[in-house]
Formats: sequence, structure tokens, C-alpha cells
Amino acid sequence: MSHHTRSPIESTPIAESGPSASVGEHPNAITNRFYTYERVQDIVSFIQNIVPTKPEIAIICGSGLGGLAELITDKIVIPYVDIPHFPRSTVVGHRSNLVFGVLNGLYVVCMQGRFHPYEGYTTATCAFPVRVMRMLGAHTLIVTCAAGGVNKGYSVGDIMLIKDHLNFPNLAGNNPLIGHNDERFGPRFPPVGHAYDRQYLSKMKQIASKHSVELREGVYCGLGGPCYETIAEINMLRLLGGDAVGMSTVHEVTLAAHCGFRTLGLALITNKCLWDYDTTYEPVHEDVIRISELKANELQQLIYDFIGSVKQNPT
Ligand SMILES: O=P(O)(O)O[C@H]1O[C@H](CO)[C@@H](O)[C@H]1O
Ligand SMILES: Nc1nc2[nH]cnc2c(=O)[nH]1
Repeated sequence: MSHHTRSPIESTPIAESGPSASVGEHPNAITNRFYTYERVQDIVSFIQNIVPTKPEIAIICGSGLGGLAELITDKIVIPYVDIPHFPRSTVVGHRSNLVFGVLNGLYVVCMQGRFHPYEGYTTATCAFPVRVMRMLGAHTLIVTCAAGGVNKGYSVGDIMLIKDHLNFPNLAGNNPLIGHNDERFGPRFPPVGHAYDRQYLSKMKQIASKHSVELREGVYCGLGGPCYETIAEINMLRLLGGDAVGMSTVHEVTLAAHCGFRTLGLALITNKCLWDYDTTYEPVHEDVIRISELKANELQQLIYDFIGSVKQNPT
């Protein structure tokens, strides 16, 4: 008998015991039928049995940015593999831990590793941990990501405050909220025009100026990946008002807006994009990780101080 070693995707509970598709049903509808309010509550109860404290701040770490979790004190680390019905991160630069503890005076929960649609997960699966963190009690979400600089004025190593996004999977009919809507999570038709909290944007700008860090502020384009963009695609993103491009974040922030999180988004520009046909350069993930790790300290300092300012002035 041949011994088949299962990949992390194959061994996720959805594939093992999730509901099978009804004819014509959207993959996100199947995911959302599986992750019912009661099932998310069960996951939350499982975590609360291990972690007695209630986190106020939720953090999602982007590629190569998981080092932030090392700053957390009084740590409790729960590997994703131990959490019922939790996916695993399969990408280099993403660990697979939910880290709890204290960061600059506030209780936090930190996803050290996120999930991307190109790993084979639906956008609803990628984003569902946002609901878990909200139900654990967090009111503020900090998302970080590595991104390519679409804006020609940006340099590698710049940090961009995300003021808005272009959610391309959503525009193509792949929104993580597709399927049955349980009003206990949020409304059927959620507004997302203020998904990135305006007060948090100002707070972060003040913090950055104290550290003499020049922040960019722009529009993040979320694409499906895993290919980096063609030259024509980058030119299209520029025409549409995009400043940075990546393969994450937008589905997470959509669910965050749905369940009432106040969100701060930070994109680290890890590479230039291809603007014209004379360019010989191509982005590579190793460079993305290298730049993320190189700039991680600066980003971490900003996030650390941001949490301190939320503590002092919660509104
Ligand atoms: O968005 P994060 O997870 O930071 O990672 C970005 O970097 C990877 C590509 O190098 C993609 O996963 C892209 O989304
Ligand atoms: N899609 C996309 N994702 C990235 N993540 C980091 N850099 C890039 C990029 O240039 N394009």
C-alpha cells in the first residue's frame, strides 16, 4: 500500500470533513457554510481555555514581518496546527502561530503567518481568522504586508500607510462574504469606504514624524497571485490609482470592516514593479523577504508606539 504524505492544504479540516459542494455553489459560500458562528465560537472557546486574557489589538504579520511577535512579552504561542479547523501557512516567510501576550502595555493577539488565496485557500478561508480575533475581544486590527511599489515615486524600503484598497478578486466576483450572511458577524451589505480608520491614519502619521520616518500614504491593490505582475498589468494599476500591489490584505480588511474592527494597514515596499519593456529586473520572493527583514525594526517601532498611543487615547 503506498503511503501518501498529505500537504498542509490537503490536511485542513475543510478538505477532510467539510461540507461537499452543492451544484453551482460558490467556493466561498461552502467555506462560509462550514465556518458558522457556532463553529467560530467553538474555536474561540478552545483558545480561551488556553489563554485567559482578552486581547485588545489583533495583528496580522506580512511576509518576513513575523519578527514583531518576538517583542511580545508574557507570551503564549498556539501553533495553527493545534487549533481546530485552522488552516496552515505554507509560504516562506510566514510562520504558523497565533501569539498572545502584551505589547507596549496592551494585550495582543498576533497572527505570525497569514493565508493567501494562491496557496489554494478560498478568500473566505484566508480571512476567517479575523472573525476569531474579533470574537476573542480585539477591537483594533493592524495588518502588515510586503508589496511592490506601483507608484513610481516610491523606493524600496518605503513604508506606505494604506488609506484604501482596490480589491480585484472582489471586483471579479470573489468576495469573502459571498454565501449565507449571519448577522451576528455583521450586515449583509457592509460599507467599506472607511475600512481603514481615518483617526488611526493620523495617529500613525504623528508617530512617524516623531521618529523622522517619512511615510507614504496610498492605495493598495490586492491581486490573486502567485505570479507577480506583467508590465501591462502594472500600467493598468497605475492608471486606476494604485500605489502598491500584493496578494493579501484586501479579503482580511473586508471581513474586518464587516465585523466592526478599526483597522490600520501598513505596506512595506519590498520591490519595484515592472513599468516598461526595457526593464530587465523581475521581483523575486527572496528579495521580498530580505527587504522585509531589513526594514522590520522600523515598522515594529511604529507599531509598538501606535499600540502605546491606542492605550493612552483609545478613541
Ligand atoms: O502580503 P504578504 O503576505 O506580506 O506577502 C506578499 O509577498 C508575497 C510575494 O512575494 C505574496 O504573498 C505577497 O502577498
Ligand atoms: N503581487 C505582488 N505581490 C508582491 N509582494 C511583494 N512584492 C510584490 C509585487 O511586486 N507584486
